[in-house]
Amino acid sequence: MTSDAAARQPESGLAYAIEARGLVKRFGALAAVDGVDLAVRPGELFGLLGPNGAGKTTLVRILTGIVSPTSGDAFVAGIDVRRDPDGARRRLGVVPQALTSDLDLTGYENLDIFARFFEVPRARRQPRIEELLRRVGLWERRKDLVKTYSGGMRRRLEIARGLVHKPRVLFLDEPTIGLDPQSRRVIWDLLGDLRKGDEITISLTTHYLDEAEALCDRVAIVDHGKVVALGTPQELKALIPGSDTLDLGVVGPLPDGVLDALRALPGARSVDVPPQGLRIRADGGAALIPRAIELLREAAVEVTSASLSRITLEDVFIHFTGRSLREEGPGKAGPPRRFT
Ligand SMILES: Nc1ncnc2c1ncn2[C@@H]1O[C@H](COP(=O)(O)OP(=O)(O)OP(=O)(O)O)[C@@H](O)[C@H]1O
Repeated sequence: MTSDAAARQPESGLAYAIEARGLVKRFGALAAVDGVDLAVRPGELFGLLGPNGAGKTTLVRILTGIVSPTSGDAFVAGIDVRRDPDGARRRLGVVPQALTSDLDLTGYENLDIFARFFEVPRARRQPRIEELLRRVGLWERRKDLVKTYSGGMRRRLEIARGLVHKPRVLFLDEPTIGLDPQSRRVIWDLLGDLRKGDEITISLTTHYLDEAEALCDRVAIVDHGKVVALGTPQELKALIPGSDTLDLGVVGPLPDGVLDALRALPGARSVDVPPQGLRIRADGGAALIPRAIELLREAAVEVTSASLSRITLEDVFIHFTGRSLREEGPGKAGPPRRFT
């Protein structure tokens, strides 16, 4: 067996839970996915970020076997999605953006239907459903019709549904869209817990950069069908020069030469004098604070305040795509897309 084949060996000793190799999907002249390579390790929570129309949904549809790529290969849990779509589907769970649970059935019945569909053996069905409903905090509401659930409860039910057959990889599409902050937090905690309990890999498509930052081990920023940046949130931020901003409140006029001396400090990229105080853009701003204060003290300049703001993932996103995610908003034109 070649090392490549071993890397994709299903289940045992899996090197990657999700792997994309040179994936391309064309719709006529448009390359919605334009040469994507990804390798997601087992147990990772991997974020897919990108503006509307960037190609995220198409990429996830290829990875989950819903559409075939024009070229390239996709593997989930070591299974070639194109060659063995049924095998891949048994190992992956999908939580679509559109809420698709049956409103006229109870929460329990919704999970039971899926458990039967995925041929969970009869003896394991009830304990599995109970375990999941308890995990998502819906066991007490299991006998209630889903139409009486709140949006957050429905979303939690659908996460449980995506897990009913114990998938190795869970694909979540905008799981907190439209939820209030408290319900979002509940989903975040749930995703955090999932990772502790099961050896599950999670792919999360989101428009919320704070969500990506809080949850994801690594993030791929997708634009025009390509991965334009990939790394941990920290790594991505470190790619932007002058990523920290140090604002210093100072009293009195600045003596000659002080600005040049500040600019010469290690890590300093620029020094400006806004209407009040000083603004230093720097790499490694925390280390710069004591040095800058010391330099100013020696120049007899009194420092009254110091605050450090770090670059956010939003800044990184704008750097790589030239757009703000919020400008575009989380909403989509047209009806929500369904995976199922
Ligand atoms: N079935 C299709 N036929 C033709 N074009 C398509 C089809 N599906 C997607 N596209 C186009 O491919 C591009 C990528 O779309 P996709 O839905 O993958 O982007 P996205 O990043 O998921 O966007 P959003 O955040 O809005 O969901 C878009 O220009 C879209 O119009």
